[in-house]
Amino acid sequence: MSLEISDVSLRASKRLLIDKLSLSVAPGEIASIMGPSGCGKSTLLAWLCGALPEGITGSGTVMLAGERISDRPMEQRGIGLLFQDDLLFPHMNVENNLAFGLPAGLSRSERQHRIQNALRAAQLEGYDKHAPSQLSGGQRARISLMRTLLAEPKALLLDEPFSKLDAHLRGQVREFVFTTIQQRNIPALLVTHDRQDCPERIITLETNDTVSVKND
Ligand SMILES: Nc1ncnc2c1ncn2[C@@H]1O[C@H](COP(=O)(O)OP(=O)(O)OP(=O)(O)O)[C@@H](O)[C@H]1O
Repeated sequence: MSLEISDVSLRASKRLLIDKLSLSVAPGEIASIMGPSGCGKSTLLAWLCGALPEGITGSGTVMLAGERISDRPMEQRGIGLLFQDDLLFPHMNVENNLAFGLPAGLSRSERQHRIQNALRAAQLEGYDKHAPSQLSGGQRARISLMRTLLAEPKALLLDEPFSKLDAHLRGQVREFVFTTIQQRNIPALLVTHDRQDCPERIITLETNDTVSVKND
């Protein structure tokens, strides 16, 4: 179930942000994307999900688990997202926040079963009825990841998911997220400014239209 990106070019008006980038991410691999502010990291993730903002154009092909997904609408791509803000609904308890990630059409007992499994995986059994405001930043980050994974994405895109956590939590959450991705065996692309976040391969985007792929 690998993620294969071929010949991606992205333009903002007349400016070329990314020029024919190709890369492949293996199942369970976390490839990091680094580069200066404004070079197009978040735009690349937006393009991969099929959610380019107005004013940006893109071309290229994305294959996920052997299927071409670049022509599909966003909700049919099978891609999960995690951001620096946890985006949990503050007025919903943890259980309902998790339920929001579930696919449609499951029986009540199957929904409960999956939610309990997610709580166990997040090491937060018994927190079903808590409000997000009653959780620590690290606990919220773990619930956010689980909510994303409950939709059973075939790939995960992470846009600076640890940047708002303090140093102590950051290491713990990072380890939790990386271990979970490896256990699920799905490919992941991680945008970050922090080299310490990068577990494996680093893809460096540069502003002068060049892209280099390094193995650190
Ligand atoms: N809707 C838009 N229309 C035109 N230009 C845009 C639009 N959205 C972003 N841009 C430009 O595209 C470029 C890339 O933005 P992007 O957010 O992808 O950069 P980034 O590498 O993620 O930066 P940072 O590290 O600061 O988050 C920037 O120069 C930005 O001004």
